[in-house]
Amino acid sequence: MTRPWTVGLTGGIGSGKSAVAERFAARGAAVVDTDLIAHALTAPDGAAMPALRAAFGDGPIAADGSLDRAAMRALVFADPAARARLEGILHPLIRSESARQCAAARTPYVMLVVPLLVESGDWRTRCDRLCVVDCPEALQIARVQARSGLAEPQVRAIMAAQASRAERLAAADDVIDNAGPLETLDAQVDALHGRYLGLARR
Ligand SMILES: CC(C)(COP(=O)(O)OP(=O)(O)OC[C@H]1O[C@@H](n2cnc3c(N)ncnc32)[C@H](O)[C@@H]1O)[C@@H](O)C(=O)NCCC(=O)NCCS
Ligand SMILES: Nc1ncnc2c1ncn2[C@@H]1O[C@H](COP(=O)(O)OP(=O)(O)OP(=O)(O)O)[C@@H](O)[C@H]1O
Repeated sequence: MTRPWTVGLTGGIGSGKSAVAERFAARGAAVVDTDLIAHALTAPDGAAMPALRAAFGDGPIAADGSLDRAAMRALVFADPAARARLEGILHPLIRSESARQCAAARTPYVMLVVPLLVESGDWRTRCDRLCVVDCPEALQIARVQARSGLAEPQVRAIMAAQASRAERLAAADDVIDNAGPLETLDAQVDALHGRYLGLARR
C-alpha cells in the first residue's frame, strides 16, 4: 500500500500525544490515532470482540458487548501473558486499519499516533520521522490521575509496560517538550509543522 510521508508521534501514557496531535490536525495534517482505532475495534460490534470473547471468556466483556476496559486494564497490566494475548489479537487489526487510513489520507503528510511505537512491531518502518512528546514521569502520573482517577500504582503498572523516557528520547528525531502549560505547545508545533511540510515535499 503506498502511503504519504509519515511522522510517527509517540510518548508515554499521559505525555500529551492527543494534545499535540490535535494541534497538528488544526494546521492541516491528517491524524491517524491507533488508540482511537483500538477503541473502535472493541466497541459493542467491534471487529475484535469475537476473538477477545473466545480468548478471555465473558469476564472482561461489558453488558452491551463492548470491552470492559477497566476489567481488561486490571488484568493485563498485572499479567504479561494476558497482555501478550490481548496485543496478539488487537495489534494486527490496528496495524491493518491504520495502514488503510494512512493510505487514504490526502494531506501533505500524515501524523501516525502510536503509544507503543518504540516498543513493538514494525511501526518505525512505516514512519519517515519520529516525534516524541516528552514530560517528566511525575507529570505523566499527575495528568493521568487528574484525567481518569486511576490510583498511582495503576498508572505506574502501565508505565512499566512501556519504554522508558530515556529509550524514547534516544529514538526521537524531534522532541516536543510538554512539561509546561498547554500554550507552550503551539510554537513548537508551528515550527515542526513547517519543517514537516518542507520534508514531505522533497
Ligand atoms: C488495556 C485497555 C483495554 C485499557 O483501556 P483504557 O481505556 O484504560 O486505555 P486506552 O486504550 O485509552 O489507552 C490509554 C493508554 O494506555 C497505554 N496503553 C494501552 N495499551 C497498552 C499496552 N498494551 N502496553 C502499554 N501501554 C498501553 C497507552 O499509553 C495508551 O495511550 C486498552 O489499553 C487496550 O485495549 N490495550 C491494548 C491495545 C494497545 O496495545 N493499544 C495501544 C495502541 S497500539
Ligand atoms: N501541558 C499540559 N498542561 C496541563 N495538562 C495537560 C498538558 N498536556 C496534556 N494535559 C492533560 O493531561 C492529560 C493527558 O494528555 P493527553 O490525553 O494529550 O496525553 P496522551 O499522551 O494522549 O495520553 P494517553 O497515553 O493516555 O492516550 C489530558 O487530560 C490533557 O488534557
